Amino acid sequence: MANAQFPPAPEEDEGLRDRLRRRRRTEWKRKQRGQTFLDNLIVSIRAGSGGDGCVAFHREKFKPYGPPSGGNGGRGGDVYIMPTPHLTTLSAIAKKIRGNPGANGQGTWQNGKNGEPLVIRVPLGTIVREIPRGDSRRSKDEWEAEEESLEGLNAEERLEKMRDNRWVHYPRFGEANITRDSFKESEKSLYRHERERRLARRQRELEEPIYHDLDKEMISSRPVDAPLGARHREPLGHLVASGGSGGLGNPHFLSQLNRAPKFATRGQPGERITLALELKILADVGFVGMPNAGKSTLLRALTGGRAKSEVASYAFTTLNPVVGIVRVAADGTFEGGVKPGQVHDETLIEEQLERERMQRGDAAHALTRNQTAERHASLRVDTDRGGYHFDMAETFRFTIADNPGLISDSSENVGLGHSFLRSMERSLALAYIVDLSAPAPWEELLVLREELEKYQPGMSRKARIVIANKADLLGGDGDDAAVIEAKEKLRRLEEFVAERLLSGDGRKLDVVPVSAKFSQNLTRVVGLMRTYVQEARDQLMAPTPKELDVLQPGPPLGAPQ
Ligand SMILES: Nc1nc2c(ncn2[C@@H]2O[C@H](COP(=O)(O)OP(=O)(O)OP(=O)(O)O)[C@@H](O)[C@H]2O)c(=O)[nH]1
Ligand SMILES: [Mg+2]
Repeated sequence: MANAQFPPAPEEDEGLRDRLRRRRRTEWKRKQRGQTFLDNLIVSIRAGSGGDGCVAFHREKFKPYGPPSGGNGGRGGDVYIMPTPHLTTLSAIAKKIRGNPGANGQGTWQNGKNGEPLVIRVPLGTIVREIPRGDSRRSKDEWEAEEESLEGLNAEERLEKMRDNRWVHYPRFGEANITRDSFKESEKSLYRHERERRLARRQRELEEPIYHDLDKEMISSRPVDAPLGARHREPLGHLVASGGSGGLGNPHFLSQLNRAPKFATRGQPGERITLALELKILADVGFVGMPNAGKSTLLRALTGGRAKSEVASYAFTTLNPVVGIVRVAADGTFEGGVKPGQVHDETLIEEQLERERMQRGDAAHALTRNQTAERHASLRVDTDRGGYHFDMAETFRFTIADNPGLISDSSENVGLGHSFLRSMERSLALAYIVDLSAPAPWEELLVLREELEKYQPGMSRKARIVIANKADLLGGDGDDAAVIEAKEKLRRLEEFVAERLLSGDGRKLDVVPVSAKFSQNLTRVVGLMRTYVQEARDQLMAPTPKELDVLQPGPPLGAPQ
């Protein structure tokens, strides 16, 4: 029997397979040397094309020759780009984006509907650049695309195809139209307009290429006392590609010479733009540490398990930066930090426990979301939403970023490379995470600082705190010798930090022993981080000396100089 040789995989095998799969992924990522961090993306965008104009004539009883009545086409939808704090990676953004087309015009003067605008949502901290002409990553613009489709045709065929792309004819009048002078005139003027548009576009590309540093959320600026029913639009973001104009219906071509124009124009194609997106994550505090120091565990502990970052006992578990939000109450407690007995273990172990819990049927009698909603129907608030109970308590929030492990030479792109360091350039503060159970945790610190400096001189000055993790592993079972040894180790670490590491303003770095896994001493960490973030934010808000000059009253008019 074939099956006897390969028995069906039991639970353990499944775990093993999972582990292997994850390891393979890590290895693959390491081989890429960090080139596959999703912090850069090229997107080619086509705004919606305009709808075609219509050729029609009005028909009515006793009116054999009604006037031309074709409606205009609708405008193609514009494409906007808008930062949102709800995204933290570029992974959800499509590489090709098409705007909504405008609808075609119809008879009896019915104009086509305009295409709805399309909003590309990108994470806060994204930098948007237009890729210039001549760059190989740029995709073709609308004229180059047409040029390409005409390749290999002779002059006559080209002309015919170009006409096809631009004109709509009344059935069976195509041939007759193009010989008419009035058509030729219109065609000439259409090409002239097109050349002007093309020129203006090139000029715009050269003089003001699209560039946006999307580091602020765009909030609707509706005044709170606006009258009811006042017209109001939510912000769409920054316009990056405008939709094509709609085609003109045949009434537009009515003239003394041509009383019954039998042609209309097609809609123009939407703008085609290629943008390079670069993500510089905007986290207030960035974690820096060797692989396996417990950065991901700490992120989960500080966010009450809400930020999902993978945790495992091998190096380079984390492959991309992950951002989490820390919510702090007035008394210094933080969301998720209050649950007693919660352990943040390795992801696989947690998944296994969860699976067992489900199989045991522990959640079988729990109310479903709909049932609980019914219970709270009078309140009509989603009280089951994660974090709801903390909404009232929250007085401050900041974001933290878990990063892949840093190893020596990583700024030369060994290991996972330095790509993610770029995402930390804009953090307000950095936190070193070291493994206190390692024989000499202080040595790690020098390597980490070195790496930061190698990547960008001065970057290590943002470091404000050393978090000595895995403190639970020290002190043995509480016997005196081990406890004394642990205290001695911590003291050495503190001494080392005091002597060798200083932050940007010459202050000592704080040293805090914690256990991320068992959520110990984290309130202290949160409190300290909060002060760093607050200070840095205040500094950002403070007026610059130049602004202060403006604020100061000048000498009174007519006073001697
Ligand atoms: N005993 C103990 N173990 C911990 C603690 N924090 C983390 N660990 C364990 O340390 C191992 C590594 O944790 P991670 O959070 O994945 O470490 P990391 O720094 O994110 O590692 P990379 O993503 O590879 O850089 C896991 O097995 C954790 O369970 C702690 O406070 N105490
Ligand atoms: Mg990690």
